[in-house]
Amino acid sequence: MATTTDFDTIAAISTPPGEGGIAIVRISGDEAFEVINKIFKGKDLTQVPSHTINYGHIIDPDNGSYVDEVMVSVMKAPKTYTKEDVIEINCHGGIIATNKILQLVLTYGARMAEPGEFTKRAFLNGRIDLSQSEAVMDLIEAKTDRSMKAALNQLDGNLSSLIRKLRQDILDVLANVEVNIDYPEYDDAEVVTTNLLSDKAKELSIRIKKLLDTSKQGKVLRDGLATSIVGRPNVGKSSLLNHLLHQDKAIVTDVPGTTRDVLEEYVNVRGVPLKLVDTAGIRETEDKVEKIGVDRSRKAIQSSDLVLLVLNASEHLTEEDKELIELTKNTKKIIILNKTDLEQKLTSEEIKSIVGNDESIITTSAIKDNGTEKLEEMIAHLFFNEGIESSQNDVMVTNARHISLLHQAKDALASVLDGIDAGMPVDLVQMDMRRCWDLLGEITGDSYNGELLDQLFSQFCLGK
Ligand SMILES: Nc1nc2c(c(=O)[nH]1)N(C=O)[C@@H](CNc1ccc(C(=O)N[C@@H](CCC(=O)O)C(=O)O)cc1)CN2
Ligand SMILES: Nc1nc2c(ncn2[C@@H]2O[C@H](COP(=O)(O)OP(=O)(O)OP(=O)(O)O)[C@@H](O)[C@H]2O)c(=O)[nH]1
Ligand SMILES: [Mg+2]
Repeated sequence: MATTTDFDTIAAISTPPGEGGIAIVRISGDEAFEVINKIFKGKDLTQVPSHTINYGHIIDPDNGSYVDEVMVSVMKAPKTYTKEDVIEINCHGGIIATNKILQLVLTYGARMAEPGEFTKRAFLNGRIDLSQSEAVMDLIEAKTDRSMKAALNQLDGNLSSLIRKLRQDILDVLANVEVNIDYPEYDDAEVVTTNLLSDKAKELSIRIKKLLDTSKQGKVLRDGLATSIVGRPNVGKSSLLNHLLHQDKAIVTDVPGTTRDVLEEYVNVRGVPLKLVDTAGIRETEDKVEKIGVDRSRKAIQSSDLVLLVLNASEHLTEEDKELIELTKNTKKIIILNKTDLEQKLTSEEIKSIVGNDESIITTSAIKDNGTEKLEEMIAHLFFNEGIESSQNDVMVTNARHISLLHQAKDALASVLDGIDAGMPVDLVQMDMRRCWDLLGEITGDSYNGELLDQLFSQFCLGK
């Protein structure tokens, strides 16, 4: 692994682009002090104590002119975000001044940071592991309080320590097996060894399964629950979306076919982050634009975790409604009988007789704002009745990469057991155990490759 001294000095604007009260230009690396000394007029920053903020001016050394009045935070290695020398220039949050300062920093010795590169250094320099780095990003992108808690928990290293413990246990058993092979105490060393491996494989498998059990809810917390609102034209889909958003985002008219495109919004429903998709009403149509929308709706259903199927209670069930019920047969859904303020021609009982008693059905009036509370409750209940409250402080697996690695690790353990059953030689069985160890190591980044790092960190914000 590269040491800190091999890294050049990087810089970026760490605050969002645009005008703001204050903006921060961040510098990290061996030459951070050299760079700032060339462009800062005030105290000698190499002489001030670490973790202080210092008043002064940024000047353009070319002509000595003032660029901005600033506060400069000084953080000396190794107790910093990157474990390198870190300088943060807090300047006035205008676009021109901020960019001018970044330009000066780049001219006088730093290079532009790549997205996520500060956090990548925190990882490469050993302050945090890979799953903690990923948690930094999750924290920034968190959509509800609960998502944030899950990310913070991961940033604290709680997932990491569970994974480390698993890996240590694997190493222990492998070491034990090694000893038994090299210095068999008994004649039946082979049996003792396979028993050891098989007991451990079973036990580890249970622990990994427990982690995976949290992943369904965990993934929803991190990525949002893909939810699409479907129904034939004019039943009130967009009205419902607006209610859930508590704002008028989608266009609502009495013209069937108003929504032409798919509209996507995040909404926090009692702690469940929904990625809500309003679709064009599904019906066969000759209109070209609308036809594309209809195809998209079909696709939306296929890629949804949850479908809100809206029906018009003031009309009898149509062929199109029946087709939609059929189309969403195997999807988790809530059937919404809307327009209950009008004279009712369609009842919950009638729907039940078609879809069965197990489906969730509610009645609403989007126009009178009746029933949205009930709907929110139902959505929260559907996904969090399995005890998320109690697991909140526990470890939760939220990340698709981690989930996939845990599945592979569990498969490796299954191979250990299969191998033993099939009477395979211990050294072959051992390899599967070792593979499990490697796979778990990819979660924490104890084993990683450059490609994975590039791919992960490139998704980060600039300046993070
Ligand atoms: N101005 C500013 N605000 C910020 C950050 C930052 O880098 N700069 N952070 C960046 O994302 C977050 C805070 N996270 C941080 C995490 C670790 C360390 C750090 O220096 N850790 C050292 C020393 C800790 C100590 O003094 O005890 C360490 O762990 O060794 C700093 C910030 C949010 N706010
Ligand atoms: N009476 C009554 N009218 C409603 C209700 N919900 C929606 N509407 C009206 O029905 C019409 C259609 O509503 P939209 O929300 O645009 O329906 P949509 O399903 O999005 O329609 P498309 O985008 O065309 O598929 C509008 O005039 C709404 O005001 C309701 O509960 N009761
Ligand atoms: Mg609409």
